[in-house]
Amino acid sequence: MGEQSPKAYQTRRMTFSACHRLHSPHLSDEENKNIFGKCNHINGHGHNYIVKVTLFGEIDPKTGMMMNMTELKKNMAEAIMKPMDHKNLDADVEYFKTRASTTENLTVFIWNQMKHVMERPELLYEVEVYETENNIVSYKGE
Ligand SMILES: Nc1nc2c(c(=O)[nH]1)N=C([C@H](O)[C@H](O)COP(=O)(O)OP(=O)(O)OP(=O)(O)O)CN2
Ligand SMILES: [Zn+2]
Repeated sequence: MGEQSPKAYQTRRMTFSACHRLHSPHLSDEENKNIFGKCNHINGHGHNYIVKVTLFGEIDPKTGMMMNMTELKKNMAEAIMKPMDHKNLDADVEYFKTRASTTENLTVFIWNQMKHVMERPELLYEVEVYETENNIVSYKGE
């Protein structure tokens, strides 16, 4: 039986800018105000989001790669930059018309987008989103 290739984690980081307002269509205006406070302000506010996408899998013994980083960059541009960079998340992204644009929901949205564009979606291990340098959410598809 042949030897199993070593497994590794591979991460690519990118940033995008977007504006949003925390507001849930499932809550009344008063509930939204009480729960989200300043982040519910009608004028919204912006973030320079940092996203880290991590893959986990075998290193191909012939290429020395799990996945070409250049390909991963293209996938992330398609899945993340295209729908969200310099956009109003609540108005421009269909997904956030029915749910609040929290970092939690953003992480799940990015996970789903990546699964859709990747040639080998089984490699996707984790998506991390930094809304600010202090507010970070990660998701592993659970
Ligand atoms: N569970 C969550 N809580 C909050 C979220 C979220 O996505 N998930 N988001 C926000 C706001 O969008 C807000 O922009 C962040 O607010 P805040 O923590 O007050 O951050 P600051 O702008 O003060 O910047 P820091 O550098 O993080 O202090 C609120 N809550
Ligand atoms: Zn915010």
